[in-house]
Amino acid sequence: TRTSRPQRILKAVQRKATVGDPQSVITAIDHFCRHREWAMNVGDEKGSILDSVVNEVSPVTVLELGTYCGYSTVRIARLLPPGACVITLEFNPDYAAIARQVIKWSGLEDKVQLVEGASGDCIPWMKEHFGVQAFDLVFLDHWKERYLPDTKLLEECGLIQKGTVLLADNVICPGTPDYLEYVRNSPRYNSHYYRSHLEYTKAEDGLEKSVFLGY
Ligand SMILES: CCCNc1ncnc2c1ncn2[C@@H]1O[C@H](/C=C/CNC(=O)c2cc(-c3ccc(F)cc3)cc(O)c2O)[C@H](C)[C@H]1O
Ligand SMILES: [Mg+2]
Repeated sequence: TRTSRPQRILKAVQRKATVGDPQSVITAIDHFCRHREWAMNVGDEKGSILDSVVNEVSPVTVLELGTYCGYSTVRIARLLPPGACVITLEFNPDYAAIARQVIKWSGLEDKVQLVEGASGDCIPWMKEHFGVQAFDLVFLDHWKERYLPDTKLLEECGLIQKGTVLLADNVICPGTPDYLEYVRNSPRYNSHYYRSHLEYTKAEDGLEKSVFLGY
């Protein structure tokens, strides 16, 4: 096909959503992915759980691993108060370009810092480059086999401190078994599974919320 799926998602936003209205951007993407083409956005059902965790944590600094089209970036950023921001990492330049336009359309660029690069390369620079002390909330939604190594890297870099909340998508489908085993068995995390469904389907999936208890 001539265009990519993310390009068709952006088109749907530009056709259906109102500039500066994040909820209309979310609704446009969900409608397109439910009725036209499935895509791996966190979606509306798991997205509501994401919203409730963001509201509960009321984070000042959020890290998102895996921007894709920016759907969850917009969901998170729309709930942040002035002065708070989400740093989102995306290493595919084509997806990053689409996400920038989706985020711009929603009018939330002041609350978002999209960093084009791989998590393994960017995380070690977070303190020095972005002045981050520690993250209040981390949303993991990138390659599933990278959840655990990147969590360990965040710990080593001192970016996870007492009270930091990790929220992981897809812990059932496609699944992140090694990550789940780690956060559920580690004495340093308090974990809870939010049962839900794979975006836009009836298949089971869920989010795992893990609170770091400190060393
Ligand atoms: C160096 C790499 C690590 N560092 C990285 N650093 C920066 N960016 C990274 C890194 N690794 C990946 N990314 C980016 O994040 C995105 C990747 C997202 C991946 N998401 C899934 O695979 C998934 C699958 C299904 C699914 C379920 C059922 C099905 F039947 C089919 C599919 C559902 C879901 O909700 C899913 O989130 C993006 C595409 C990719 O460029
Ligand atoms: Mg996902």
